[in-house]
Amino acid sequence: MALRACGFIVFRRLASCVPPLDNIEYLLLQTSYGEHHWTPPKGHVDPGEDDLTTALRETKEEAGLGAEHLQVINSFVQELRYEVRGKPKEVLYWLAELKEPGTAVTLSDEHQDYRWARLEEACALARYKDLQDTLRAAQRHLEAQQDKQ
Ligand SMILES: Nc1nc2c(ncn2[C@@H]2O[C@H](COP(=O)(O)OP(=O)(O)OP(=O)(O)OP(=O)(O)OC[C@H]3O[C@@H](n4cnc5c(=O)[nH]c(N)nc54)[C@H](O)[C@@H]3O)[C@@H](O)[C@H]2O)c(=O)[nH]1
Repeated sequence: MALRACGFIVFRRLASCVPPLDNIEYLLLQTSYGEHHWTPPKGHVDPGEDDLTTALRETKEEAGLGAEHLQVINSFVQELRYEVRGKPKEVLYWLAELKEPGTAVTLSDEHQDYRWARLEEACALARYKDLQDTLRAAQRHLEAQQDKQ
């Protein structure tokens, strides 16, 4: 059975930037172990835990951001599948907006740094094509939502 992890692509909108879609920044965390890779907050599903609960728990543990800080975008979820040390892994990412853009991020011992990054910088940090595609899909989703308004 595949290892399963869940998390949130957390984004914030900065009020002062134009054009409007250039004001979106994504939160990426850098691990303090291994290759020091960058991903959105996420982690392994505990036995008996449902996926969304895992995503919320890990985002709280790894970034200090709880459900009270986040507006979950219900219409977006992406599944990534890749191998870790020869074993299949599935990662589900939901999308959530940080309600107050100035809210502080608090890291756990698992991470050594974080960045709020616009799409292209976020894709450069997230070296994996599947994660880059997911970030681009999130941006497209937000653009489509904005076009409807
Ligand atoms: N000392 C040490 N300890 C580790 C290590 N490893 C884990 N720990 C411990 O585990 C705990 C974490 O527990 P959780 O927070 O619950 O789990 P996750 O959040 O799921 O975190 P992981 O790091 O396990 O899993 P990934 O992020 O998935 O990285 C695994 C590998 O997959 C590649 N990779 C990453 N992202 C993508 C992607 O989007 N696309 C593609 N294609 N590939 C990707 C990349 O090559 C990477 O090396 C830590 O506290 C440590 O105790 C390690 O190497 N050394």
